[in-house]
Amino acid sequence: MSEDKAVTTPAKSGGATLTRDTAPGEVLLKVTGLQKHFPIRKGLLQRQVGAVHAVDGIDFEVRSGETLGVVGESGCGKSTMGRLITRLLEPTAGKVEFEGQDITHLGVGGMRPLRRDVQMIFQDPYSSLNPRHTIGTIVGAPFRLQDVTPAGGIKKEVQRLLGVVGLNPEHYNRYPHEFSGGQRQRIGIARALALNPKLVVADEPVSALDVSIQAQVVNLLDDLQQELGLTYVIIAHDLSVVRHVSDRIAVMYLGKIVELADRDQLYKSPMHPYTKALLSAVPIPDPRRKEAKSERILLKGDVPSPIAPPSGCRFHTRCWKATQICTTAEPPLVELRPGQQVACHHPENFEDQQPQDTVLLTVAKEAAELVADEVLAESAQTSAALAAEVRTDEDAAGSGTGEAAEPAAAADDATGPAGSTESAGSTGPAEEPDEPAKGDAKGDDK
Ligand SMILES: Nc1ncnc2c1ncn2[C@@H]1O[C@H](COP(=O)(O)OP(=O)(O)OP(=O)(O)O)[C@@H](O)[C@H]1O
Repeated sequence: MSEDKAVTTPAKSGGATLTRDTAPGEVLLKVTGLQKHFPIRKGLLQRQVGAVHAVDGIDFEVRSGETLGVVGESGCGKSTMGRLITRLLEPTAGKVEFEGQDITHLGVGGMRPLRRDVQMIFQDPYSSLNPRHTIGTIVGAPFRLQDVTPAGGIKKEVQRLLGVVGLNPEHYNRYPHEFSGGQRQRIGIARALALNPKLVVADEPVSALDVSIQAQVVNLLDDLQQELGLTYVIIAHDLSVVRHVSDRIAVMYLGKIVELADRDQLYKSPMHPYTKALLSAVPIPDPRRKEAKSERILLKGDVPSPIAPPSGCRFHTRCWKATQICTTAEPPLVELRPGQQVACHHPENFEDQQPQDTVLLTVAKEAAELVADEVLAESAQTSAALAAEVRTDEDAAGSGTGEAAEPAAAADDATGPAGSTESAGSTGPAEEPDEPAKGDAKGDDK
C-alpha cells in the first residue's frame, strides 16, 4: 500500500477552503427524533394507505474526528438514515443539526455550502460512477458544481486526489470500466474528498468488493481519516467491517437504534439480544475469546415488515428473551453503562430491567436457535481472514509496499468484467485497470 500511507492533505482550494470549526471530540452532527416514513399509495387517486417506517425516531450524535459504525440487517433503515443525515432525503420528522446549525429543512440554496462539508460514498462502485465520464470529470465534478477553482486548476487537483487515494494520476482520462471494483471505490472516495469535507457518510463502502480488497479500502479510509481529520459514519450490515474502524457503533433494527456503544464495550459485552445475535453471526476471530462463546445465537426468519412493525419492542418476535412486557411496552434507549445505551427490557450482561416479567413467550423460544461450536469455529476462520488482512496492513503502515492484494483478489468480484487485481497504492504501472475485452477503449458507453 505504497501511496496509501503517503496521504497528503488536500490543497486548500480557492473558495472551498473550509474552516474546521468543530474541535476534535466536539459534537459535529446531532440527530434528534429522526423519522422517515415512505408513503404507500394506491388506486387512481393515489391515496395513502400506509407507510414504510424506514427510520422511526432515532437519536444520536457524531463527534468530530470519530467514526460511528452503523450496523443491522438488510431493511433496518441504515441507508435511509445515511441519506437523511446527508440531506439527500427530506425527513418526515425530527431534527438534524450540523455544527450546531439546524439543517433539517434547508432548501437547495441553504444546503449548498453544506454540500461541501458533508459527502457520501456509495455502496456500488459500478453504478455510482457515470460510465460516460472520464474519472477526471467524475472526480472534478464537485469543483464545477460548487463553482470552486482549486489553486493550480481542477486537473492538477484531481490528479493529486487520485494519488491520495492510491490511483495513478496519469489515468485521469480513463473511464470507470477500465478499473477494477476496488479501484472504482477509490475513485468514489477521491470524489468525496475533493472539497475537503468534514463528514463522510459511507454506505456499505466495501460490501460489493472481494474480501481482500475490502481490507485495502477500509485501511485507505482509516489512513485518510488520520491524515485529514475526517469524521465518518460508516454503514455496514457486517460487524466485521466496522469493527476495525469504528470508535462507536450503533445497532439498528427496524428503523430504531437498539444499542449504541463504544466499540470495545459492544464487542466485549453486548447488551441488546439483537447485538449479541449479530455478533454470533460474525464470530470474533480471537482464539483467546473462544471460551467466551458459551452460547451462539442464530436468528431465524427475516426482519418483519417496516410497514407494520411489531408492537412494543420491535425485536420481540425474534428474541429468545421476550416476555409479555416486550409485546406491549417499547423500551427506551437508555444509558445502562457509561458509554453504552440500550433499548431492552431484559438486556444481556446487565441486570434485568423488568425482573417481575419472567414468563418467556412461546414464540420467543422458537425465535432463535443455538449454533454448534464447530460451525462457528469454521466461520470464525473466514472472519479471521479479513481481520488478519486489516491487521497486516495496519502493521505494515509506512512500510511502503503494501501488496495487500492476495491472489484471491484476482477474483475481485463477480459484478463486473474489470476483474483486475486491485493494486492498492498503485501510482505506477502496477495499477492494472485490466479490461480484458475492451483494453484501453475509451468512451465505451454502456
Ligand atoms: N424510496 C423508498 N420508498 C419506499 N420504501 C423505501 C424507500 N427506500 C427504502 N425503503 C424501505 O425502507 C426500509 C429501509 O430501507 P434501507 O435501504 O434504509 O435499509 P438498509 O438497512 O439500508 O438495508 P440495505 O442494507 O438492504 O440497504 C426498507 O423496507 C425499504 O424497502
